[in-house]
Amino acid sequence: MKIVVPIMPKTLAELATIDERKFTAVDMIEWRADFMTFSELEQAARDVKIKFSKHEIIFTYRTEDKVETQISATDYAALIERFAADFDYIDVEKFTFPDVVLPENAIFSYHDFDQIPERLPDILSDMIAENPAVVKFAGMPRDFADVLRLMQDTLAASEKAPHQTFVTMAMGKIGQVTRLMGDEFGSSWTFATVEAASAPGQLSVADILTLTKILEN
Ligand SMILES: O=C1C[C@@](O)(C(=O)O)C[C@@H](O)[C@@H]1O
Repeated sequence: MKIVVPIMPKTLAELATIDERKFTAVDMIEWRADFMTFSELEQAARDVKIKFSKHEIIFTYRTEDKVETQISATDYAALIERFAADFDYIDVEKFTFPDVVLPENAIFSYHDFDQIPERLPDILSDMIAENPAVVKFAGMPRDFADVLRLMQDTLAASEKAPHQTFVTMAMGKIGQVTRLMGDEFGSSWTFATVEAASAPGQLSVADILTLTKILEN
């Protein structure tokens, strides 16, 4: 399981203060560009790539979780087109913006902040059908049965589509097991924290490393 750590700087100055030495044990950086103003994105993209030149980097502009970042379909498509080739992966909210053409390195990304939907198997199938580099789903479980269902549905999807990379997680405290046991149920990356969390239930990188080591033995 690869460890991905989100960074969420609000300004160029804040980006400059991030200490990249804290990220040595991390496989991938997710730059959450949605915390910054549009006018700073060009410069920030250059700075992020210099600062994390040794890491794979995901470009993410998240609109699903806050009203302030809900942008027009045209602006969103322009953003994806502008930044796709500059980063190793680019997060695309294809269900929200169905007209966006998925770049080769697209993470087809979908969040449900209320539930783990009953129709998750169909959702995963619809995502696989678009042939993205990565299928990513994050949902909010209401009980542990929901967490088990997410793991089971991911396992079934990964067995049906063995060449597809999946990243799935149940958010919140009861979902934390999904952030540790991805290898067992077909999820290839785990999102973890070095400083601030970008979603509820994320564990620290140090905890992930300790706990996955224990679980492996
Ligand atoms: O999609 C995801 C997963 C995530 O929501 C999580 O639950 O860890 C964190 C986000 O930063 C990332 O874009």
